[in-house]
Amino acid sequence: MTASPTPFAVTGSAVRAAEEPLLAAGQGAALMRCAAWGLAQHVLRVLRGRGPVAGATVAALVGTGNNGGDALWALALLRRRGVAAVAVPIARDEHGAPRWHAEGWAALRAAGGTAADVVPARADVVVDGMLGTGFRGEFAVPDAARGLPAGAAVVACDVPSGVDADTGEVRGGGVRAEVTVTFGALKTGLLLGDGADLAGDVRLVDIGLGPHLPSAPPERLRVMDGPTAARLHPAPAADGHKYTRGVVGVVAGSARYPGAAVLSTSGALEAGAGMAHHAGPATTRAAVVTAHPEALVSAEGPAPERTDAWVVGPGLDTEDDARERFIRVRDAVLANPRAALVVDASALTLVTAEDLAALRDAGARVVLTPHAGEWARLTERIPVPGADGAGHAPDELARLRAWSAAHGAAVLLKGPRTLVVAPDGEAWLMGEGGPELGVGGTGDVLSGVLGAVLAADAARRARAAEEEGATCGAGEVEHVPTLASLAAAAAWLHARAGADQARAGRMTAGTLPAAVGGTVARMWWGEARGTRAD
Ligand SMILES: NC(=O)C1=CN([C@@H]2O[C@H](COP(=O)(O)OP(=O)(O)OC[C@H]3O[C@@H](n4cnc5c(N)ncnc54)[C@H](OP(=O)(O)O)[C@@H]3O)[C@@H](O)[C@H]2O)[C@@H](O)CC1
Ligand SMILES: Nc1ncnc2c1ncn2[C@@H]1O[C@H](COP(=O)(O)OP(=O)(O)O)[C@@H](O)[C@H]1O
Repeated sequence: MTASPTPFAVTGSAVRAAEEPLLAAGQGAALMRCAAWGLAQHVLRVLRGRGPVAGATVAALVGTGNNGGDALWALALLRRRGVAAVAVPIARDEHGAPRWHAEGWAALRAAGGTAADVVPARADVVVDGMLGTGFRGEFAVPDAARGLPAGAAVVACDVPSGVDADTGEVRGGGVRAEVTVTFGALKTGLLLGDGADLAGDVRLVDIGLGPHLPSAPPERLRVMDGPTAARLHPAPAADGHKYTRGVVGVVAGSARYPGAAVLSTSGALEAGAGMAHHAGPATTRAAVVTAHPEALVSAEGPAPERTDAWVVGPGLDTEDDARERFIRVRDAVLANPRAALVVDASALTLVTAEDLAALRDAGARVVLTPHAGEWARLTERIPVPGADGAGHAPDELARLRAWSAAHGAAVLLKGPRTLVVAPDGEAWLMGEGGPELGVGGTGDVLSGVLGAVLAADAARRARAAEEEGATCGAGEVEHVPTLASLAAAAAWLHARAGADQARAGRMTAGTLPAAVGGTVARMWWGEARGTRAD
């Protein structure tokens, strides 16, 4: 089986660095033609979706650099397909002549294109070729780019103007595109923050930069998808049993929040854990066994040496004995650092920098799973190194990486675009799922799913260590299952399950674990055996 490569994004700066050897070898013009050809193909696709291509009008807002050059060359190609091609310069010299890519304009003029001061009202498509990876500072949207024809589709060349291709920040104004055609590699700035909101559908055009792109963090942001998640959470081996599939300890819930214990334990069981053992007070133990007769329950939880992953935090009542419960889990992991640890919800207010340091020193694999509010509170207590006190540098990925590196724990920042970072800078984006997940309790389910995915990995590692020569105990794991990748895979399964159950007309966190079961079963055994969420 050939594995499809995991998608990834790199910073705009990394793409510029990748271009350098090719530019030095005199291939700049060829790269630009390649980019322009790809841009023209995508504009043609948009035009075909609207009607006949011949006779349509495409206008481009053209900046002074190579981004504008791409747009001019693309207009020239479109002109040859019978399109009326109009270039609108956004900068002029002191004599009033447009400041733009001279060869690109010569090619467009030779093809019969024209220049204009404003975008014609009849334009079907407006290409944003003002600024690409060369954008720095703030962008003051020029008059020519304001009040674009309402019916025109905006197609951004490489990056919507005003978006920082490294971080997704928009300082000043930014262009909102329906489609962004980006060259050489996905840019991180198109997947994060405001950049992701402005970019619309992102289409990648290969211009042959592959061998020159960075292969490691910090420039690379990997994007979790189904095939990658399936490789990271493979079907159990034929001879697998409950211990090889992983034991999850779930320390969650309280008399005040009993449901959280059920949701988290359910998430672990439905994601395929060999066993889930809930530790909590009598109320939550009763609730968990009622929902799941197969779950083990006790006041203390499973024996540390038999546990592959711990989940601590959902629904702990912080006024109760929550810190003691947290400490018991911390100490169990310190006693057996082979077990992974998920720190969620209330535990995010209980964990200290000293706890994290002890866990890091023991070599434990720890993932914290805050949503945006919990992340803000966590970083008030345990600050991001180098943060300026205001604490809110807009480059969230950089802050996450700095925090994770300083404290030796991975962070999974939940939200519409979930980000996972590890202490070595490895970073994943998980963009699956949508607002159907934005209901109370879905995060509790995720904590259990994550526990199960990490437990399965820990159990495979333990088995591989026992069976000399084996690389893993189950399935074919082609990707190195790093902590961050496993966490992103768990988030993907959870989000896909949310989408699956929404399609089936179910909306609550209570039904989400069953949908997780259906999603995982389909992934492992195909449609025939995985029909539960349908
Ligand atoms: N390299 C290659 O061969 C290939 C590159 N490719 C393409 O080139 C693009 C990168 O091109 P680039 O380096 O020319 O930068 P680009 O984005 O056009 O902007 C530079 C201009 O913008 C200006 N400017 C900057 N900030 C500004 C601001 N805040 N507000 C206003 N203006 C501002 C700045 O003006 P200055 O301030 O320097 O006078 C400068 O003139 C890349 O995204 C891709 O599309 C592909 O064709 C593949 C081959
Ligand atoms: N608009 C959204 N799009 C995609 N995912 C979302 C959205 N809103 C919330 N989520 C997801 O829903 C879950 C909510 O988790 P959390 O806030 O911890 O819930 P709770 O504490 O109620 O269990 C997270 O996995 C988050 O990524």
